[in-house]
Amino acid sequence: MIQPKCNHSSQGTSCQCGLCCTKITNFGVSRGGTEILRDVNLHIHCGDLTAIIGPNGAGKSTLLKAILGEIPHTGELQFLDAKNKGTTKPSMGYVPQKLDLDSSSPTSVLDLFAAAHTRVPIWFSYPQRIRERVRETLARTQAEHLINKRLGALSGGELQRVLLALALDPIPHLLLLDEPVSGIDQKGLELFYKTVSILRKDYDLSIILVSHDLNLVAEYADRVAFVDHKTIECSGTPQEVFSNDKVVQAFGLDWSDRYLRTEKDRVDNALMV
Ligand SMILES: Nc1ncnc2c1ncn2[C@@H]1O[C@H](COP(=O)(O)OP(=O)(O)OP(=O)(O)O)[C@@H](O)[C@H]1O
Repeated sequence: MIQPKCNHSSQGTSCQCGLCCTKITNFGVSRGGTEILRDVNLHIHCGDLTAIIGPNGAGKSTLLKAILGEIPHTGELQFLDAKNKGTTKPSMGYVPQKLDLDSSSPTSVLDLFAAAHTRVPIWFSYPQRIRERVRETLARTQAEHLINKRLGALSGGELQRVLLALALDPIPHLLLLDEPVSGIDQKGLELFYKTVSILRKDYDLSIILVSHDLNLVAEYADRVAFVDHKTIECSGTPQEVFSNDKVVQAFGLDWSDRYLRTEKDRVDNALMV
């Protein structure tokens, strides 16, 4: 059985923060002389799925890229390690929103993993132990049957599952996911959220997911951060965030009302049992 990294509970405020978490402090990003993000502060607890929501162009993907170190930022990023009782830079896995692939390329899923983890040239045949390791890694995201498929022949959903498996090898402190906005249908998106949700429990992972699907966020996220006006306007449990006036204004009263009524029914039903 996989042992959790710390005693953290993912139930909102009961989390014992400081045991094992990632801290983003005073992040700021400017590109081409324009300020895109400022004063971003966020605590990502291990075992929690934190969804980043916000209007188009608010800076959600920029925040992920800054955390990754792909673009420069001000401020600090720290991982508080329960085991070593110290702070380090977190190790990170990343799944981008999209990948521009040459659909006619002969590169297979196995080639992709082998290129990431070995120095074996792709025109050599891979040792059995490499195949086994790749198959095991792909099994984490129910993608082992795709091992010999060409990357260009994968559907949007299949590619996401392959990239998710790649981001989990080795298991990182922090997993960053940019939800695809095209090339994946609703069923594929739901499967992606379900898989991510199971992984966070099994590996006690800290996950940041940039999302455009509020219904799936409401169903699967432990915490939500709302990005607008260049910063995090509010964060908390889905219930706290979806009842916040700024969020209601951004996404419309109808949606928020419907969510809060469904949530109230769910809690009432649970209390009656
Ligand atoms: N390389 C760049 N140079 C200058 N401005 C940029 C650059 N990349 C992004 N931006 C600007 O930064 C802002 C935030 O973009 P970003 O892609 O992070 O938003 P987003 O919230 O992820 O949007 P969406 O929901 O549409 O994916 C936008 O106004 C965008 O035009």
